Amino acid sequence: MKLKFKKWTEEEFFEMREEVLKGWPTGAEVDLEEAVKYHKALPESKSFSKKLMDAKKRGITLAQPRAGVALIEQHIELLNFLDKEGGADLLPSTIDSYTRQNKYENCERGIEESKKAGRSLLNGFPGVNHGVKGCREVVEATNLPLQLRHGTPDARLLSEIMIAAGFTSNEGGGISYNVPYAKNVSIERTIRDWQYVDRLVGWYEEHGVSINREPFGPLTGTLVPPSMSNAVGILEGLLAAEQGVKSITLGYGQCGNLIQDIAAIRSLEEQANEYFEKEGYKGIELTTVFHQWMGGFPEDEAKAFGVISNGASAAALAGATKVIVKTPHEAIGVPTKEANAAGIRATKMVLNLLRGQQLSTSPELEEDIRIIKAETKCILDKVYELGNGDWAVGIVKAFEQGVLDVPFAPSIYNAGKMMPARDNVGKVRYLSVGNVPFTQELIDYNKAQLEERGKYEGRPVNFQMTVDDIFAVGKGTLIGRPE
Ligand SMILES: CCC[C@H]1O[C@@H](n2cnc3c(N)ncnc32)[C@H](O)[C@@H]1O
Repeated sequence: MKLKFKKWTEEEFFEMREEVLKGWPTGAEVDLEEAVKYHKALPESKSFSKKLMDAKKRGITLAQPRAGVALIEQHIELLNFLDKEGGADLLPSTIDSYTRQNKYENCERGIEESKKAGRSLLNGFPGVNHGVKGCREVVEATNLPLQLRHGTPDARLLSEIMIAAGFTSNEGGGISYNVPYAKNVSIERTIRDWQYVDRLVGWYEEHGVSINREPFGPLTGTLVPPSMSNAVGILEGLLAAEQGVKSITLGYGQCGNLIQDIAAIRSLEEQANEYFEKEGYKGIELTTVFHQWMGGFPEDEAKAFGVISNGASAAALAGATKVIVKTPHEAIGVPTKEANAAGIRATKMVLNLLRGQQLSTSPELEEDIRIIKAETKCILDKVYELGNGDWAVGIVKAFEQGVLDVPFAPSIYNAGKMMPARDNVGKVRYLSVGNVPFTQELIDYNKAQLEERGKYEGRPVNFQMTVDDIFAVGKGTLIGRPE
């Protein structure tokens, strides 16, 4: 099928679907008509889209953890613990790494070994292997809306199974679950596979079931300049809207300077709406998600709670609809349920203290919004031009040429020419733009901010700043000052 930015016909979708459902025996459990009936029988309190829109209307920020273990019973216990002991507003099911690589045989072995060991030997929930029946046990034994969160370049079968089971939100996208997660999967392939996922959601929407889609905002979570992650988020929002998705949550990974982070969230929502309107999409319910710090964490748990709380306050002051919560075990690995719940409680405490407060505008905030929007526009205009008006084709060419370029991404399809670094107040700037098509004014603006830091630190503006910034938070500061 030739890549094009066009809604798939039902014939195109159902033709590919036959192959997709053969990927594992549990694919045979998916029956779309039955699934629609099942969703319609779920209480409204299980609808992700509804809870997000209510929060947006009330001006509150919801808290959602990440969480996933191998066996159904333990996964249910974990999720209910995060609900009852953590105060989570929304629940995840973080999917294991084997499933993300479509290695379902390995999952099968992992499930058996976890049963023998009496603990999870997978780093997440193997939704494909548990199938519609197993995932429904999770849906029916928990009380909050459920979302599958993963990092899967080919999530077609996983999405079919877990959405049919009653999950009402799905994270990911053809760029955001490829470039940061895979080494040699083509962009064209994952855009097409995620058009399938979005078309599946469009099919549910057309049959009266609202399923939320959340492109993965943070990307590599390593000094990604706000305009680069916003450009990717808006592109994945457009790809989803074209396939009939209505409930879209665009995300952003905290960078650390409060004003720039708030500007990023505000710009993301405003500019996404501009593009949705320009493309003629009606009835898009747009919300935003702020990811607490995605980089290296301090091992010391008290310091980790400082990072978590700082992220919670940035999310609240930005007016994000949702914040993704980190845990005090971030520096060591998959958290215990107690640590995970503690991260949520700390976050909820901050959200409650800041309820009703949002940072008012200021000349600095307006300037950051202007810069982020102008940079994002340069990138998106070029993507559109490269595709001759076809966003999907334009994305593929934009990566080939380094117009879209995500720092520190493993993908061989990512140019890796653009390099970021923090300026003297910790805002993430473009140290070198590579082939990102900025105006001279924007290039000079970034350079000037970085030169401020160079002068202050008495050192040249170069890649050493980037390296120092990567390790800074783990060592206890935001900016990697010279020793
Ligand atoms: C973008 C995903 C990275 C984040 O996703 C967390 N993460 C991964 N797997 C699990 C899991 N099974 N339970 C709780 N958190 C998990 C990591 O710690 C990291 O913060």
